[in-house]
Amino acid sequence: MTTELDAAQAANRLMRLAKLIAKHDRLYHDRDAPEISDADYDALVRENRELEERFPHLIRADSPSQRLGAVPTGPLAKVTHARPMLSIDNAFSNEEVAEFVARVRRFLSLGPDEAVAMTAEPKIDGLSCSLRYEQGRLVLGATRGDGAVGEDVTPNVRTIADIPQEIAGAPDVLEVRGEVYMSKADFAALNERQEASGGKIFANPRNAAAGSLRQKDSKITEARPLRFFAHGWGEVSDPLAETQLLAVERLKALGFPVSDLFVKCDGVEAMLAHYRKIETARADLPYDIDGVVYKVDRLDWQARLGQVARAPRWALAHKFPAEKAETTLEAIDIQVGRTGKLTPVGRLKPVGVGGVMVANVTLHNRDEIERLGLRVGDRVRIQRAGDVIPQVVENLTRDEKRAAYAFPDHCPECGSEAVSEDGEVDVRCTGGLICPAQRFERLRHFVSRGALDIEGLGEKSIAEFIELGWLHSPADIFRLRTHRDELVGREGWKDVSVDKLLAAIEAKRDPDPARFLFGLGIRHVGIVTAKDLLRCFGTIENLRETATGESAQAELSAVDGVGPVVAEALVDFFHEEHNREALDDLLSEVSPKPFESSAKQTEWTGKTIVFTGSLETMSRDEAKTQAERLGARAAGSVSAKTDLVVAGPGAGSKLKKAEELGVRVIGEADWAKIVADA
Ligand SMILES: NC(=O)c1ccc[n+]([C@@H]2O[C@H](COP(=O)([O-])OP(=O)(O)OC[C@H]3O[C@@H](n4cnc5c(N)ncnc54)[C@H](O)[C@@H]3O)[C@@H](O)[C@H]2O)c1
Ligand SMILES: [Zn+2]
Repeated sequence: MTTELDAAQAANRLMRLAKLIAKHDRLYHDRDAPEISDADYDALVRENRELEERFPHLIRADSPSQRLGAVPTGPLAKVTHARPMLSIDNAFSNEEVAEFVARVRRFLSLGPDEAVAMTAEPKIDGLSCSLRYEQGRLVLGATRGDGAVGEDVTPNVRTIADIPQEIAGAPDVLEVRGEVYMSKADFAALNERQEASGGKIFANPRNAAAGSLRQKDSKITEARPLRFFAHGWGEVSDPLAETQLLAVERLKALGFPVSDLFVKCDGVEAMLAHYRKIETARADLPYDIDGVVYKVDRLDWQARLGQVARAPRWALAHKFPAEKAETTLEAIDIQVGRTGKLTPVGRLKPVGVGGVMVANVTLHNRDEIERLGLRVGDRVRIQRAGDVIPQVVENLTRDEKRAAYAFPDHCPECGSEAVSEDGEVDVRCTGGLICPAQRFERLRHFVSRGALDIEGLGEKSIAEFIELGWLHSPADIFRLRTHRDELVGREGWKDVSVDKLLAAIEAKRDPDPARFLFGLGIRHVGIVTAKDLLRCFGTIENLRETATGESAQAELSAVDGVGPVVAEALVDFFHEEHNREALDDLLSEVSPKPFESSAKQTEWTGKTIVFTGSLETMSRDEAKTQAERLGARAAGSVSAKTDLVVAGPGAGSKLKKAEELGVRVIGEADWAKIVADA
């Protein structure tokens, strides 16, 4: 794809690639939340490399070939590595492996009779970690970060059983480098537990290992089944050995786990044979691997070879190809995520891909189904590339005559309407207050610091109460007291702690209205927007009335600080009957205080006023602003909750309705007097 590019186009593309790859590096390494598959990522890196080979003068300082990983931005303390932690260059074919060996030989100017011994071992898919020992004691554990600066995870690595706290007979300073990883079985069990407790679901074992190690709270790390294996070293005060093989044996003798598939090879043939052996064993290994690492065995040669930019010249990662297979798409199911996102999952006629039976694929979103033209019954080509969840890469049928798949417009979990925001691909359930899929997240948010702030009602208790069937929607929190005696009998609960929790809940029966509104978890309604809304509407009831009224979208968008996106989210939320019922239920338990705006209090504060007919001395907008300044709210329609109607000439049905309901009606002049007197 690069052949037709001229230098200007290549420069352009290289700039784009640098930005794009940096973005995915951040998502993957720093945020532990990759958005594309490893195969797609590797393709970008490869394109970058090929372009740079053709246009070496265009290599950018910020090119992905010159840097690695991502600068850590999380809450963990930063550590500068005594020796940089490097990446490894990739190869995908046997030819590239042969070329690597030839390159090493050329660099070292070896004669035809001199052999280059190489080691070969699996490349475990985890995250690299550096362990520093001084006088035999573990003093520092660090992640790789951007290679120069990583994160201090010392308390966390101390919780990993594979990692010795003390070692005997080691050099005074020894930095052991290796991989922190999670076994396939532990990963599956962890995700099951996370699912049950409503916690984060991890995409793959690497992701789970990274997310578990990079925790501010080492108790979380301790609860996660992490493993470690050593494959190298950083700073050492005395050389460990003369060869890679002996150095690794020394690490093993010091008490570090090393790979039992580690061998020494005497040439390309032996390396490739070991690669094939590991590839065959791959599916049965208890952990994920994504390739085989070759290293020059002689350490004096490693030193001579040195490094280029981001990787040593003496090592190569021979990656496994992405595995593909063909099968039939038997059904498309919809899963609802914790924040209400509907994700389509393809159910397949089970098929073996690289030794693993695959029955499910993620289809990402509605657009992806359309892009692939997927219909139930289609033949599809799927790919598995280091990811546990495979993807559809091609639709082999593309039968336009059969009915297209209709993406649901209701949530399969709770039956609420499912909508997508303007211009967004994701479709979401709007039944936030009752949807079982969103229950944990909603309740957690409702009681969180910025919302109702109920002390002692943490994630663990919420998960426990959901499990017990005590919590369905926020109103149930205020009915927990009916379970007091049962709760006291449960493990981990003493009367004191139960009564303390119940008292904390009782104390929130008349919450601040903005915190309450924010706590409902309406999309895009943060605490500031909640205040803006209440400043205008005074009470949740008034807001709800407007949001369900005829001109809701227009009236809501007109509020200061509220735009069309927030307005749409409010309409969606209040439009959903399930939410309205849950809210009524909640309001039967709690009564939010009236909103106290910083504007002055008048007898009109919190009242609802309707303007109708034509006004002569002021515009309708001006009248509304005046009402808001008095702390009142201008509504578009008359109801029993209307406190005042200001009617000008030509007033019609609204005036009539006001009279029927007995609402006070005044003329424009009287209104002007009220404004002036206030
Ligand atoms: N999906 C995405 O968005 C995304 C983004 C960035 C990176 N990635 C993936 O991450 C990888 C690139 O990251 P990278 O630069 O860290 O390279 P890498 O992780 O592929 O290779 C280098 C690392 O391999 C590890 N390793 C495992 N076993 C080893 C062994 N036996 N000997 C030596 N080292 C061993 C080391 O920790 C080393 O840091 C690619 O596989 C890429 O697909 C994916
Ligand atoms: Zn739902």
